[in-house]
Amino acid sequence: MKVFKFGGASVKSAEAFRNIAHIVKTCGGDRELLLVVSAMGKTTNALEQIFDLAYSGQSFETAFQQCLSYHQEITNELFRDKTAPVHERLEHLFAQLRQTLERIPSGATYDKYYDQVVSYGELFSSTILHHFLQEQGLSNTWIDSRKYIQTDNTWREGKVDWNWTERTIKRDLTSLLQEQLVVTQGFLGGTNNGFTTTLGREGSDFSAAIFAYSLDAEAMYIWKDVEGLLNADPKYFEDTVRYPEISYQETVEMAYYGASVIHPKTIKPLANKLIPLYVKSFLNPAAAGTKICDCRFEVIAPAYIIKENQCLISFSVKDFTFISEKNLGTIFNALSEMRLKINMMQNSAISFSICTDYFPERLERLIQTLQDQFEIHYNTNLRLYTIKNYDSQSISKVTTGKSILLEQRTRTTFQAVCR
Ligand SMILES: Nc1ncnc2c1ncn2[C@@H]1O[C@H](COP(=O)(O)OP(=O)(O)O)[C@@H](O)[C@H]1O
Ligand SMILES: N[C@@H](CC(=O)OP(=O)(O)O)C(=O)O
Repeated sequence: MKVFKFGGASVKSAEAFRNIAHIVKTCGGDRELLLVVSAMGKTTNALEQIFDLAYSGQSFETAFQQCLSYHQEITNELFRDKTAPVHERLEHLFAQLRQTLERIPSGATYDKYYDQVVSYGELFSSTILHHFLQEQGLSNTWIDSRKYIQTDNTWREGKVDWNWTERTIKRDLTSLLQEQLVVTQGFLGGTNNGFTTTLGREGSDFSAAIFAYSLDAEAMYIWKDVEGLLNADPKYFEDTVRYPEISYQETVEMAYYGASVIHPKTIKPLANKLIPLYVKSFLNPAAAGTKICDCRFEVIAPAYIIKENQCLISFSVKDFTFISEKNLGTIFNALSEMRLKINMMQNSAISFSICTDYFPERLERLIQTLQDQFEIHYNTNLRLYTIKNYDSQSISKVTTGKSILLEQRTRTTFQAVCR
């Protein structure tokens, strides 16, 4: 069997849904297929805004109506029959969402209720896809991924219980897949007491990998608006090169450094079972794309990765003693508690610098926790550039004309935090 994952761009319009049906028909092979789908277009961002308004006690009506209209317009275009069951189903889901928003208790844990709300994006899209494929003669079962991917209650980044998840998916889906297509949601998991969790923004690739791993898939495909895995994001660079084939290791590093085309957690489960991952273009499904597998390459074009919205924080000891392992331990513990991930770090005699994604509220709490022990300074609005397999030409390509705040290089990787 195979797993196909369709992201937000693959379901952003009625036309895009029709294209999925075309891809399933033409590339689905013997159709032992599990389809994992993300929320439509930018719905997750819209739901984040709606949730913020509701959580802070403000009216969410206008944003809610916009989100509803967007889904209804596409559904109306796909299903001319006003009595088609999809319309009622969608209405019901939006009514449930409204109820969830209206019943956020005061003092509720932000992240927990975020998950209960933002998860609706994938419920909407997968419901529409299920009904649409059905109408196209592609018989399929809709399943609720929250009942298959079990996580702990680390809200917004649920940690997967792999044994339970693999066992349950294998037990319930293996024979079902022999009968028909299965449609499910990316990004979502569930706790053992019935709460929804999410797996981290852009986590649908990871969901697909969890299903592929659990079902010992022969391959997983992620359908994107690019021709494959490129050596740079074409939104930032011209003259990009497609990698026809690339190793799990190179890919996991690119994803780790921020190549947003693949969620960083996607590769490990696939590599563990040597399941090849194909990055393919939904605009040109017949084209080769990129195969990510257990292969080795001697020379590979430099890969450029940009991470936006970075924050550079420096911690200095206050009494001119050196930064010790104990100091570092204190800083690392606080970072882990605030769920701030280090994208780059550098140590000097009396100060320690880190580059992280900028989360104002988490940074504020970090400063409050550590300000008695350290002098803390930070800069925001920065970009982290990473070049894998760099040479002098590639370095000048990204750094010329920029002010570099922190720079580091290993034998294979160059990184610079720039303004
Ligand atoms: N190295 C890269 N190769 C290809 N695309 C990349 C790369 N780095 C970043 N991207 C960006 O990733 C986008 C596709 O990923 P994404 O937006 O997450 O898709 P989806 O949400 O539809 O799954 C592309 O449009 C491209 O701008
Ligand atoms: N919809 C979620 C999960 C996801 O993976 O989306 P996409 O496949 O469109 O990146 C998000 O936007 O974070």
